[in-house]
Amino acid sequence: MAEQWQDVLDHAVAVAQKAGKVVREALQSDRKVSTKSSSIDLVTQTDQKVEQLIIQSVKETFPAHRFIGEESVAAGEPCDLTDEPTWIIDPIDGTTNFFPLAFLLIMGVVYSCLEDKMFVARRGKGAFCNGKQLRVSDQKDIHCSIVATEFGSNRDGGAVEKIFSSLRKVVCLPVHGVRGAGSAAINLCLVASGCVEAYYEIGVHVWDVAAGALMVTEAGGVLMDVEGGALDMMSRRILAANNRHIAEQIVGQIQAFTPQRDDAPPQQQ
Ligand SMILES: O=P(O)(O)O[C@H]1[C@H](O)[C@@H](O)[C@H](O)[C@@H](O)[C@@H]1O
Ligand SMILES: [Mg+2]
Ligand SMILES: [Mg+2]
Repeated sequence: MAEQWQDVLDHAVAVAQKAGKVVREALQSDRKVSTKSSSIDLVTQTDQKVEQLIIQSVKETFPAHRFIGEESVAAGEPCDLTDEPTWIIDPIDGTTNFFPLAFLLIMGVVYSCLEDKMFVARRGKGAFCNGKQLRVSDQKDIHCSIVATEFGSNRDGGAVEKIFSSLRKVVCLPVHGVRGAGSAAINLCLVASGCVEAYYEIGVHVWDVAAGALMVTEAGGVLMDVEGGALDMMSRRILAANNRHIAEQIVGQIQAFTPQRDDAPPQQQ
């Protein structure tokens, strides 16, 4: 008998490849950009087209499955994570070339379609890039560590102050360097691959991080809240690191704030 959930993972990888082709083609033509929550929260027709492509394809094969999709939530669909089999989809994450998918947080797929790198993780079974097993860095010294982060799309003055202040403190620990791939999913894959020691961000959404977070734990890394407690996937805050020691030193530098949760009830007009 086929292993449980293997058909779901196979489907996720196949649909990621199909979506990657659409994104690559769109990069030659699609320049129609609209805004969502703010002037720097952008969406293109390709984001919407790719999300629909994935949802349609999954529905045909697994009609009972549910979805949390970035563009569907932006259009008013609920962001409810229940015990039902649920796909968490970010059709395009960051600079129009990354593509994360998570299924009920027991498997994750991130397809970096321009590089043709397919990252796949399954709970308890490891994380892989194009079939090669991933392992986090074994660095234990924060001063020799590279930390990834992003400014996000929040331009509220108080939040921006805290983001800069945290970054300044992290840089001055000192760390070896700071990076940002422009994509939460890829930053998490960089932690899982051992290319950076840690990644933190406040303001991300569950669809930005669900797939990459599993990549990190399956590669031997740790996840926590930016203030050091357990990670809450709906809280829009994440810290991932190669080990707890590195993570805790970063926690000490972060001036946290609390964005509206992904699963908050819709705001009254
Ligand atoms: O490109 P999207 O899917 O919107 O996700 C990015 C998010 O918009 C940014 O605010 C974050 O800084 C990135 O880490 C996300 O990947
Ligand atoms: Mg995203
Ligand atoms: Mg997106």
